[in-house]
Amino acid sequence: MKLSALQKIRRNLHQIPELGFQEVKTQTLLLEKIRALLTERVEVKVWRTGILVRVAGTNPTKTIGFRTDIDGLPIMEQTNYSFKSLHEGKMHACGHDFHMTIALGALHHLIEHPINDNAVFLFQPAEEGPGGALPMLKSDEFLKWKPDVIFALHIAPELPVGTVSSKPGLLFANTSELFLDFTGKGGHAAYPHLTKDMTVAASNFVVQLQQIVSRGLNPLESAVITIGKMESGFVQNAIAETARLEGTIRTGDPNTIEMIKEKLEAMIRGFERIHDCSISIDYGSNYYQVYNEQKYVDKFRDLAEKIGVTFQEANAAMTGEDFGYMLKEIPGFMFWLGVDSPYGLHNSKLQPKEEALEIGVKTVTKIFRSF
Ligand SMILES: CC(=O)N[C@@H](CCC[C@H](N)C(=O)O)C(=O)O
Repeated sequence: MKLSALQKIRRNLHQIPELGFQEVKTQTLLLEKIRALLTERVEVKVWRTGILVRVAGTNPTKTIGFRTDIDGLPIMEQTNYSFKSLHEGKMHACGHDFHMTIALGALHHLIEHPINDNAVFLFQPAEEGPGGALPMLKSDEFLKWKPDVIFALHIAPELPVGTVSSKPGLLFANTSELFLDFTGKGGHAAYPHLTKDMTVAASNFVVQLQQIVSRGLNPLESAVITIGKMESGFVQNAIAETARLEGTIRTGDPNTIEMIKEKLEAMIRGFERIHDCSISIDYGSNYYQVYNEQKYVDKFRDLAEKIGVTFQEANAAMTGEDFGYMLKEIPGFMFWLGVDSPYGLHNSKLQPKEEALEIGVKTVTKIFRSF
């Protein structure tokens, strides 16, 4: 597929970002593109808002899977694109429009130039939340076509176009979402002694939370707790009766996340007593680490060199990816694809360079051919 065709698909997808398990228009558009490619070698299955496509190999000994995520984020786009998001308050700010386009480009290539092995393309919903990989992995549709080896990519804004990056072992962190609701006795702003101020309780909580990592963990273990959203009260002259904190916990080891949760719950019990309030906790969705198998990263490094793409050894990152669940069951790996954007992932101005689409398609098709 030419760059202009890939650009067109990417821009169409970019305009219709949808949140996890609501990817209805995205699914329709993808199905339209996939059905235009159908031959007797190709079978398509729909799973919730996702899609699975299988291309039968010419002389298969195994099935190779490629997974792409398809959901957008609840972020208000602030680019100057002429093809900006048409869905107010939603944006493909994590590059899933790129991931899907590359998958379609590679699918097109493999249909036109079949390989020996079977290829399965997984268009997976809800990577940003609540997590589509785990239920997809358990679905009958997936189990019928279960790959023997699997891989995925993610765009990397900080890497130049023409560069890919990966590493054996830990690539992405273990994650848990975090939602805390504080409830106490509100009242008039002038009578603090008659109330239990949830703005003050939640503010103290945010500050003290940071000490779980800095003082509760071995400094050689890696972990981060981020509160990305805080809400409390209704009006300037009333003491807030409720407050809500929304955040995420990330760790380099699956056991560390459990340890953090225990400390967090102990802290909650203390805060409930000190601030005479109740605090409820919800861990939302949890993702297992992305752990790459050495053998596949080694193969990938050699392959990158052969196809004229620069390979850079990656550092593990505290980003999360539910693809980790697939790698827990099926051998394989994940890699970063350089897209050179001055704004990073989850930024409302993310602007990946579209030349990277062709490099993505070339890299993915070569992986299918050589794994
Ligand atoms: C690659 C990337 O940015 N992934 C997301 C995954 C979200 C996980 C979950 N919603 C959470 O916040 O814990 C990320 O934020 O790393």
